[in-house]
Amino acid sequence: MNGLGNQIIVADMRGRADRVTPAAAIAINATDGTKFDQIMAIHDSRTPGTANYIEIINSDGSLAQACGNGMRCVVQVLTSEQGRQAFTFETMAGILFGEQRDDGLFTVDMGTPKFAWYDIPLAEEFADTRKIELQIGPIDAPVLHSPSVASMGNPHATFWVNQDVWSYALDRFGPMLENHPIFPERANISIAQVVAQDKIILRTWERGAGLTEACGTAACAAVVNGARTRRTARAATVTLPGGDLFVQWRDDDHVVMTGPAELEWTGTLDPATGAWTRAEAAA
Ligand SMILES: N[C@H](CCC[C@H](N)C(=O)O)C(=O)O
Repeated sequence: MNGLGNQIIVADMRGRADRVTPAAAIAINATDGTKFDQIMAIHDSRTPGTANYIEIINSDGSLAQACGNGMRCVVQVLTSEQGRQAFTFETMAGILFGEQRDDGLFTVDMGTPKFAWYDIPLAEEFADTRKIELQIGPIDAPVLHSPSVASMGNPHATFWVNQDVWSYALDRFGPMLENHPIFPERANISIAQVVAQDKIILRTWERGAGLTEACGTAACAAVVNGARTRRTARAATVTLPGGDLFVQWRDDDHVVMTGPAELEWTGTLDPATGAWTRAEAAA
């Protein structure tokens, strides 16, 4: 599947006691035709009132607490299986809600953002995470600097720029910043250009996955960071390389994201080894 081009594998692990292993994730990503960004593993519910526990695995085998585009793909799978309804999920980031809309798009409540340095987390105390001392490039003319940082359950740094987001070598700066010691759990790195109070252009280097066509939680982080630094309103269209997401930071502090989810093909997967087969397309 994909969520605005963010390559997602939804693995149905319901009724099973095993998990998709990091080795399986790495093996699947190593073969052409199944390169992906995240695996969304649907497990049996662990908490009353939730439909399923969702485990999120990046293509490098690391676990992620949240994945916005992936959650929309999970909702697409379950609504096509069970009919339209609102689903309640549990992830490492907490309880999330998702549903399909009349227009066929999917809305996911991604929960509330966290801004304290120890919640991002950062390796040292910062009183104001709207703008932290972090830069890259020549000391007297940094290419990227002073990001806003926030957690959407997973860590995000939003670097604000005035030029075209495509004019930055994010493939080079991304890994340096993802692995910077200021981020003890690494971080997702985004370049954001605010073009209007309700419009942000965004590119993201994802923790554990690299450059992706879209990053839902980064879009959420960009809007909350834009609003808390008075660059944007609390609701905005975020234009990513793969397309547009609509994000709203509600007055109840929940961040709600709306966008598409697309099924590409189905198959079977060995969760231990990553061996897979593709189901024959329906005749
Ligand atoms: N790479 C992210 C998880 C996936 C985020 C992204 N695919 C999204 O749609 O939110 C992390 O390790 O925090």
